[in-house]
Amino acid sequence: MSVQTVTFSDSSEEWQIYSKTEALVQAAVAYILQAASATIEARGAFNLVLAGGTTPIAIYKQLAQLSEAEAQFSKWCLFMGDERVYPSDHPERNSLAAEQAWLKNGSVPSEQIFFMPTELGLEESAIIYRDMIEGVHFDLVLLGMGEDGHTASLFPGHNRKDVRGVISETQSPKAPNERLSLSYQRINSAAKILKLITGSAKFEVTQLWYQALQTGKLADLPIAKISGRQQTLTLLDSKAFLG
Ligand SMILES: O=C(O)[C@H](O)[C@@H](O)[C@H](O)[C@H](O)COP(=O)(O)O
Repeated sequence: MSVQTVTFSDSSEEWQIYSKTEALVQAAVAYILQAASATIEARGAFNLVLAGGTTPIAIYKQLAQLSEAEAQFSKWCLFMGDERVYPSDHPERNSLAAEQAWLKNGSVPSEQIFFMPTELGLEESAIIYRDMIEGVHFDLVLLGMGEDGHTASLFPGHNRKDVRGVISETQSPKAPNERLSLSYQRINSAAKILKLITGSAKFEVTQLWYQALQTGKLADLPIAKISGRQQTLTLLDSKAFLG
């Protein structure tokens, strides 16, 4: 497996660039399992925040192959970083993708899965989810990135950095208009962040972000404004990094 590690002098971010997307997926699964095992060892449970997008689906499919002995899924609690306001069986729901790729196998007990109930509408689901995650410590947050540098449903130019819990987005530039998202503050309160960036469509924005990091600046992109308390790791495939 060919992997290149990049660190930056003025940032605690670490980037790992994989020549093949499949290798990135394997590395992400290994990282998640390692975080789960260390956290379960330390405090008996593991709180993981899932993401939408295609890269996480490949990861969920790998997790679905693992046994309780390998992963201790009975100690995992799952949350969602953002959700689109659609009925629960809509094909564009992040929760449906996670269920189909992984959770329908029942490895994580259903009472330990805390997804955003956006089928109830934006306002009500925001109230419910804010309460649901109140006081919850996130051990690891998975995040993808859109071609405009958005992550979760935090979009460029929608400055909501003062919000503590969840953000109700009503003017998403990407369908649907209405989305619910963990806020910057809530994501940044997590111990660890794993950013997953794949595909050549991400090249331009990745370059902007990379050049800013290299010159000690913070790019004006949502993905660049996210960092975990303990660790922020970004996995990229060579298509995203090199075009
Ligand atoms: O709701 C969204 O806008 C997407 O879920 C988005 O946040 C996603 O994470 C990125 O577009 C990366 O997607 P890929 O993993 O498919 O590159």
